[in-house]
Amino acid sequence: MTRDRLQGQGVAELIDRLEERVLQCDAEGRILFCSKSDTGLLGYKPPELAQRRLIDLVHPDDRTAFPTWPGPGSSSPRATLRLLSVDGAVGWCEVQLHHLFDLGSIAVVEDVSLREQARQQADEMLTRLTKLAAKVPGVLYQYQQWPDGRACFPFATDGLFDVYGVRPDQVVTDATPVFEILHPDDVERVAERIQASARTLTTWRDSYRAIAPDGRTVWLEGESEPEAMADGSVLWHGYIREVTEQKLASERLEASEALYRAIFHNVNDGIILHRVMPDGRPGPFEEVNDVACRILRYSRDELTKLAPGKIDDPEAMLDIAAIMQSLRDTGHANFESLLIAGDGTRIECEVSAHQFEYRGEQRILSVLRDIRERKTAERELRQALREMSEAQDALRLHARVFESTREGIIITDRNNHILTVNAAYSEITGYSAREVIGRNPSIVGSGEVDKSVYREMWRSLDSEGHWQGELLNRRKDGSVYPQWLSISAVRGDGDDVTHYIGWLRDLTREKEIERRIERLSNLDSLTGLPNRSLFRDRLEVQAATSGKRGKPFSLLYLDLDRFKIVNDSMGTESGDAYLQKMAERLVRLLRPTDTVSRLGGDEFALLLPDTDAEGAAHLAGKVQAELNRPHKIGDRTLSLTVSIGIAIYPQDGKDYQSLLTAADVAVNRAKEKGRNTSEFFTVELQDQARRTLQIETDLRAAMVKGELSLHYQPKVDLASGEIVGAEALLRWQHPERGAMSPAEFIPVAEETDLIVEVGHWVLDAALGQQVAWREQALATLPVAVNLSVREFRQPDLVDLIARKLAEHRIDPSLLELEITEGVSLDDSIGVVEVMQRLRKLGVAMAIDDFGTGYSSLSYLKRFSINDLKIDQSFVRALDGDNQAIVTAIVGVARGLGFSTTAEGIETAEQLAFLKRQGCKCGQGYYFSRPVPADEFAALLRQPKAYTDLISPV
Ligand SMILES: Nc1nc2c(ncn2[C@@H]2O[C@@H]3COP(=O)(O)O[C@H]4[C@@H](O)[C@H](n5cnc6c(=O)[nH]c(N)nc65)O[C@@H]4COP(=O)(O)O[C@H]3[C@H]2O)c(=O)[nH]1
Repeated sequence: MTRDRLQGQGVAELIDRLEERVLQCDAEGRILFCSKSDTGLLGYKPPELAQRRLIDLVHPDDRTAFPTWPGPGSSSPRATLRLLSVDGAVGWCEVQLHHLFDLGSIAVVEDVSLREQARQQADEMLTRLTKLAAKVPGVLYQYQQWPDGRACFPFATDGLFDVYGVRPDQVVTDATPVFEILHPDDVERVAERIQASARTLTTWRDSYRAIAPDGRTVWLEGESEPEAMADGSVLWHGYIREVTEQKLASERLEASEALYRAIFHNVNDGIILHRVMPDGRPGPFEEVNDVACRILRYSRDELTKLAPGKIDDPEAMLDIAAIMQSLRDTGHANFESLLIAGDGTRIECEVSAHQFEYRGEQRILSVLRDIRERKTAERELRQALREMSEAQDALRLHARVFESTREGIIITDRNNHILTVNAAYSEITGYSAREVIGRNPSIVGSGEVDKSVYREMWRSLDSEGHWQGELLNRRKDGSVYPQWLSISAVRGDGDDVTHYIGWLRDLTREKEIERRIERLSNLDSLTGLPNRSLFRDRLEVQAATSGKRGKPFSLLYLDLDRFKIVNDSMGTESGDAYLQKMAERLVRLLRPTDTVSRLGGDEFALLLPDTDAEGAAHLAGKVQAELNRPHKIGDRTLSLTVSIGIAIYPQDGKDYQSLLTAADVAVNRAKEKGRNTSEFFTVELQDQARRTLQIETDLRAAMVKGELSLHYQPKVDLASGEIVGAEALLRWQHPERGAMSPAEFIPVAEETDLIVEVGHWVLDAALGQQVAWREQALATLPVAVNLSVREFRQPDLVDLIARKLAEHRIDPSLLELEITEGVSLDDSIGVVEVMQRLRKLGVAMAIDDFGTGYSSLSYLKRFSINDLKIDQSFVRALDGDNQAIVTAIVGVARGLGFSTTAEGIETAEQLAFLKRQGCKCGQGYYFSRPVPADEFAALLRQPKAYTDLISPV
């Protein structure tokens, strides 16, 4: 036995002491000897092991790992194998095979079950840890760094690949691949930190960027504990993980926080965060934003020391309980409040409060909005709305007025484009609003209005902002109509014209009515010509126009000569027809722009625009020629002449009154000059007219002042030379002008009622003188008194005469009234009847100036007269014709039973002729001029004074 050999050499005991089992095997590996004979191997007693191959004791799964038996003198590597124990259990053993020359093959088997178990446990642990580590996000590692700069990762979990894209085995000896992928901006810092950690042996902690294999920049975060190693190196144990998401999340969070902070402080609204107190009341402010500070005018520090109750204005009378209740129930409450700011200002705020739980406590986030501007705006808006509503009411009213007014309204823009028109406008013009909007108002122009009118219109609109006047416009149907237009310029804030508003009224109907009224009131009913009043208007309009244009115009005053004869001889109807005919002729003769007017009676007036003296004279000639043409009335043909007075504007007068007076003065002059002529008004005529006026004035005074007196001219019986009567002739001793002839002032007095007063004075004077003569016991002779037309026309003439005679107690037969032939021809006053009544009274009547009028004999016959007084014009120039006339008058008078008195006898020849003709009486200078009463009394005292003058004849 080998054991024996081992023992024999004293080795066996030594072997037995070894912990390991020493087995001697034969060349086939069969066990020959086993140490530890008491315990054996794996529960096998040494004898049980004999002849067993060692490999057969190896767990079948490990047999391949069983080393090959070595050659002489060599050893196999150690192999750790599982061996099967006698009871089938597995035990771990470390097996090394040797070949010890003489001893042959020796196997040293060490029971490493415990160790292996421990190792296995450690491996399992490691496996578990590795698995766990694999589960841990990131990488667990060991990093070792030597002072000479070498570095490696002795250990790293597979996560290294995930983190750096580098496998652990790539960096076991050199850490460079890991550092190569660090972000260039961070690599230096990372290295510095590692160095610092190495120096101080303090925990390395860092976060940094790396470039991932896919090119992404990733954030890594690591922490590891350094450990100084015996060889001078430092070994770190730690982890690294990717925190890109977290980093980004944190960045996002930071950004979001910054954003929210910015929003918190920069929102337009104030934000206040505060607690809810345990008793349910709002607690002090915890956080406020800048806007809240601005609104409430407190600093952040001041505000965060306050609570809501400190800034609420009690006047707002907030129902805090209700607000808190709403917050509790619904989580929010919106209300308006009045807050007192730090500087005492009252601030109207809108508050939107939200209640929420934060970290176990109820908090309120109140959002305040300063609504003062809004409130002011609201108030203003309300006011504006009110005003707008009122304005709308007004507008509606205006619109109603606009549409319902009967006046056309047209509104244009500043460029005179029509913006709108009302219904009345359409009705008047015939154009619908659609047809005229955008167009110029001139579309209704008739073209019949002088351009100067429009020029004046725009001038007035520009300077005064208003114009009104009459225009002729044209309707859509082409008809032209008169329209009254009133335009106002509307100015905007900048004083520029923004619109024009025109009100227009159709004057068609008014014009018609006007024309009718005018016809009635302004036209002469007989001839249809403008009457005096219209003539006056036209003249004044003409004066205004001519005044502006500096042009003359003429006024012709026409008086038909002796028209009375037509009336008297043919009746008023014929007279009217004659006047109508004359009117027609005048109208035909004149231009349409001229005006022919009948002023009354047989007086016409012509207004000739733009006509100077030359034109007026020319026209006067045409008028005379035209009116002189014979005109047939009934079976008679008449031809009357006309006297014309001409006045020229402006030299003869500038208004109606002065021009008409001038023309009147001129026509009187024409008549004085013998009629059938025209006369211009002259300064002399004017002077004469003035004189006339002066006479009139002075004559009134003269009666009062005793400047009047009567002279008496004896009336002589041509047969006997006796004074048979006297003619009272008025004398006026004017204080400045001396003795004035009645021929001068009587006609003036006749133009007015002054002659009536004068007549009264004369009657009183003449009758009074008779009384005086009577009292002087002089012969009582009839006195003849002249009566003018007006005096004769007095309605109470007969009563007046009777009264005067009675007053003076004069016998009516002692009064003779002389009326001119003209008076006797005026039948309108009932001459015959008045004469009869006077005759009945006992007063004698004489016709003065006989022969100058147109008395028809049949007419004369009806008169109750005593005497015909032959006009002195026939006596003065006793040529053949006049002798014949005188003879005829005397003959007629005799035939009709009247006596005759010749006036103006100045010579014995005249006297002789008259006597021969049988003229009864005579007056004249031949016998005596009219003399004062006392001189006449002297004549009465010499009854034979004229006998001598008579007898030689
Ligand atoms: N050349 C000339 N003239 C003679 C002669 N004899 C008399 N006369 C004038 O002839 C006029 C006669 O009066 P008459 O024809 O009635 O005309 C009168 C009469 O119409 C009017 N008149 C005079 N007195 C009165 C009056 O009291 N009442 C009215 N109504 N008229 C009066 O005034 C006229 C003028 O009166 P007188 O100037 O007094 O002028 C008087 C008288 O002075 C003569 O031989 N030769």
